[in-house]
Amino acid sequence: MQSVCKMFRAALIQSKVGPNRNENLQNVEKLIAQAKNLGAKLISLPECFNSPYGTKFFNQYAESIPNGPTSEMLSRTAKEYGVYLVGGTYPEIENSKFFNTCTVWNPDGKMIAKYRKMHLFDIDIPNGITFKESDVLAPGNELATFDLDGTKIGLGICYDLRFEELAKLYRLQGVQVMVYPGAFNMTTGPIHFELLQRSRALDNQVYVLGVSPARGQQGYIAWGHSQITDPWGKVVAQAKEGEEIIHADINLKECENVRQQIPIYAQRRTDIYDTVFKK
Ligand SMILES: NC(=O)CC(=O)C(=O)O
Repeated sequence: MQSVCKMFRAALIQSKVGPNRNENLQNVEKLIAQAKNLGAKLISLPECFNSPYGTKFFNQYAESIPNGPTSEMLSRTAKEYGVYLVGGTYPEIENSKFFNTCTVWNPDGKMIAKYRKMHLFDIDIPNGITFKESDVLAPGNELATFDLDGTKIGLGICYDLRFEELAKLYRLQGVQVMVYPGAFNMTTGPIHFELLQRSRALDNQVYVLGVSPARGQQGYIAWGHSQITDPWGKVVAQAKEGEEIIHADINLKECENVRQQIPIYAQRRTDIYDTVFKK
């Protein structure tokens, strides 16, 4: 009988990102070793951890997956440290199209999931931030999950956090943990990053792991504040703005407890919702 792991440690690496890809890769490799020393079995990197974040950079840094230098580093490092490694995101090229893509590597160094950002970050806040990923990127169209010793883990990227429907689809597939590499910014980050993660965790009774790059000085400035939220909506670990590793134990018993004690999934009135949505 397969034994199901009820608890494992997750570490989120809030790494500094600069313009030099090799330096970014070397830096995260060092940080992954430190996360392993903290006892982590699941380690995640942030969105755009190997390049600056911006529409002008996506094609410049894009690689094919899994053959490029970033995938090679992630595969080798996951194997060396015997961990499940969520490779944040990095720009991908396939058939002349660009994607913002997250890959996951198992302790044998094999790629076990690939997710392309589904909801592209197109917003326009006067005197705040204007960003249009869809000028360069194509959206992904598929959900992606992976299994960590019996725990089903789902993937989303940054702006995807705002879409409750996506998280719900994952929950309906039996996901217990969601990982969102995400670079929120200095306008939306302070009011939305923590709140959105707590909302998705509470709505869906899942752990939510949100992983930001460290705050830089120029270009797109990330908010930081990577966070681990439990299925009760409680923040159990949170970073500040600089380079930092945060970690927490993911206790699947908490998912079971909240789902049993507040059984909203069984109580949903899909008979009503379906009628309304179909109109
Ligand atoms: N960068 C993103 O994709 C999302 C973001 O910053 C926001 O939703 O705000």
